[in-house]
Amino acid sequence: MPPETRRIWPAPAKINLFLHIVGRRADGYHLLQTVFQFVDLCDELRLRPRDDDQIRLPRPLPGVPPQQDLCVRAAQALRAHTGCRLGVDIELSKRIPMGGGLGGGSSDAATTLLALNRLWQLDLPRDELAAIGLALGADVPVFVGGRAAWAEGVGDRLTPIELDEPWYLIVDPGVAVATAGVFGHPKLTRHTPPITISQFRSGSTGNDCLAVVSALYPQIDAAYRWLARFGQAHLSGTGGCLFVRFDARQAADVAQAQLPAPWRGWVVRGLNHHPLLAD
Ligand SMILES: C[C@@](CO)(OP(=O)(O)O)[C@H](O)COP(=O)(O)OP(=O)(O)OC[C@H]1O[C@@H](n2ccc(N)nc2=O)[C@H](O)[C@@H]1O
Ligand SMILES: Nc1ncnc2c1ncn2[C@@H]1O[C@H](COP(=O)(O)OP(=O)(O)O)[C@@H](O)[C@H]1O
Repeated sequence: MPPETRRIWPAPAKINLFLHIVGRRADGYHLLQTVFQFVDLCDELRLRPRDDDQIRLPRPLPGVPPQQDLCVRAAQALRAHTGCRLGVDIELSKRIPMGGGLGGGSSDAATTLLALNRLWQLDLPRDELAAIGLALGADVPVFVGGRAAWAEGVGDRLTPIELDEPWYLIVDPGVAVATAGVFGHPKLTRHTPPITISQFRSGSTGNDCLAVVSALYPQIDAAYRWLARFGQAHLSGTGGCLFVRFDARQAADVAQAQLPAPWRGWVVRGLNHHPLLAD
């Protein structure tokens, strides 16, 4: 058996270092400005190609029927795009909290596309894989592209960016945020003036979803206040995960040790490159 079929394919989480809503498209989707950075909290995929046309996920995630799983949908989309007749057994070890604004589902989809492109010997360029991924979710292209990025549009217009790679404490208050409910909320800030990359670098940024999310979910508000003791706290995406940056790992570990139950926390490293970028 070739070694690639036994390999563990990582799917890292992302955080949004800031998120501004700068307008709305005619179809109701919101136009964003954001910066995506990867972190070393990863789901793990094992993918074994099959000679038949079956795409299988023998151990589905709780609450996610296999046909809705983003790995399965990514494999199906890739097969539909290329006409490939092979199948795959997918084993997914989930570490990234679901529905927390860390992009785990999108990352799983991106890793599936990148890995199957190799295992099925399709040889598609990354930008073609990113276009297939965009139909599955707005965050898939940044994971396929593999570089931390300044993003505009619905998060699909990407400009690679080099950032510090500090430590972060990510906190999951354990609340699944309904993204559609946040974007549909009448009190959402929708018209923040666009900024430039250099304005982002000088720090004049926040997350326009925070006020609505804090009002809708008191647990997220409480976790935000707790985290703000250690530095500037941020909401990732539409939440509910929050994070704060640390220059030294030890300080992040000290903060994590004080995390009140039942919140969960991870000390992670910011990454400008996806672990599969060099592949
Ligand atoms: C805003 C981000 C930033 O990373 O949030 P997180 O999902 O990471 O929290 C993402 O781009 C989220 O993109 P995506 O994951 O594709 O959004 P979905 O859950 O499919 O969106 C659910 C619903 O929210 C609304 N929606 C979503 C994205 C957007 N730019 N404008 C919107 O108005 C739409 O009504 C959509 O049907
Ligand atoms: N492989 C997957 N991992 C996580 N969620 C998935 C997956 N496939 C489908 N989903 C669905 O996508 C939703 C959002 O997932 P996720 O990417 O974890 O959150 P977010 O979009 O908030 O970053 C989940 O609540 C789940 O219903």
